[in-house]
Amino acid sequence: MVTYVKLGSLQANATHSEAAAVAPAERLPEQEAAAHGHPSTGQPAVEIAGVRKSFGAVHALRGVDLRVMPGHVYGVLGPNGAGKTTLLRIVLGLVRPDGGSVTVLGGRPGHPETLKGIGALVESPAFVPYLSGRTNLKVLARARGLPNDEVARVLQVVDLTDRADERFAGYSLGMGQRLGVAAALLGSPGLLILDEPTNGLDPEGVASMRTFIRRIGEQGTTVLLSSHLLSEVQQICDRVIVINNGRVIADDTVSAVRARTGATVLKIWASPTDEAGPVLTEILDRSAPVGDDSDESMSSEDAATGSVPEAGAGADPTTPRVGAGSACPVRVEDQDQPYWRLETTPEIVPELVRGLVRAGIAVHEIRRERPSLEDVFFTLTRDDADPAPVANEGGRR
Ligand SMILES: Nc1ncnc2c1ncn2[C@@H]1O[C@H](COP(=O)(O)OP(=O)(O)OP(=O)(O)O)[C@@H](O)[C@H]1O
Repeated sequence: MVTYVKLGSLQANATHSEAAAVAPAERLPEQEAAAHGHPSTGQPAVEIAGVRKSFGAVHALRGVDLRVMPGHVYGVLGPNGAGKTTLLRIVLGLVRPDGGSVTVLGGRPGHPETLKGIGALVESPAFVPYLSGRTNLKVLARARGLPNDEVARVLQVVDLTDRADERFAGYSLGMGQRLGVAAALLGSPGLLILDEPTNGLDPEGVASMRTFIRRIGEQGTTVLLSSHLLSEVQQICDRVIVINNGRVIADDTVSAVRARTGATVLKIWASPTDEAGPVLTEILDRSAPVGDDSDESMSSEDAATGSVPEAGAGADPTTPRVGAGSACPVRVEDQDQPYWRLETTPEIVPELVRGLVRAGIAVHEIRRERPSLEDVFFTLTRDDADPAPVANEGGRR
């Protein structure tokens, strides 16, 4: 897993520098603007161009281009080993890229001035166990010349005021994570980096984290949040960056990414339920993979009859395929009645209904839904082939 880096240690680095004593409140207007990613000018909070990073034979990042725009909450997604943490560590200045350029809040990553504008929580926070949450934060705030009011403010943001005077040793995992985010928020950073902030939290902890990360985003802070919980990202973030095999394969609004495959999720209630599955599979296998909603390969006659063009008939090879044949129906045990769930394109619905009816299966209900971020994530990462046969695992720190 990722190496733990805490805001306190990052800013402790900053306090050893010549400019360290400059607290955010004392920043010049231009420094203040830089710390917030120039929201007025629309300048990116983070700008990355052609960044590469290898660890021995492992290509962690293979040429990443990215513009993180201020005031958005970004979800950074990717399978294990995709390069998410390496990217975040490069932004924090903890890892030096082999090539390419990185600008963070208008400055160099890792530079003390740049770090003043960043709050970060990477893995579990470390605090002094026998001190209260409040005192832990006061120690950090004092080291940075911040007033005590600032401690009260961040405790409120993370809903920890009521428990702030208890010893950190008695905190639950969720409270500890919240205190970690509170520490990262000291000094109102323009950029907040959270690596797996909901890791290990129970549903209540996750929900609470979701509420205040949204709140932080609404207050104008740019947030970069990596998570394996795609449903959480869908609810918290307004933009998403998908990394796979060390490259960015999607960087867009959550809704645009969800629409990206042009796929539809179908839920089909039919009886006998068990017999419907093989029939659906057979129709999907027979059918050609089709493109998105704008697929022009369907003639008006096809559309009228609901038939799907033969394989390769006018299909655009660049269109991400959620192939009819590539999405197997999955039986879902619903409370009332089990149903079949599959991911395909809308054009195939009439063909599926006809096939089921022909096989003597009664179709009770079909629901069409937009694919979730999770559905799209699996499609994107599945369809994105590894560009080079280089081992992308092992040799971890
Ligand atoms: N310090 C290191 N030494 C050797 N290999 C490393 C090091 N850091 C990362 N890697 C490798 O680089 C690749 C990308 O790792 P990274 O931690 O960035 O992925 P990730 O997307 O954050 O994965 P996860 O979700 O599992 O944390 C992996 O193959 C990993 O083993």
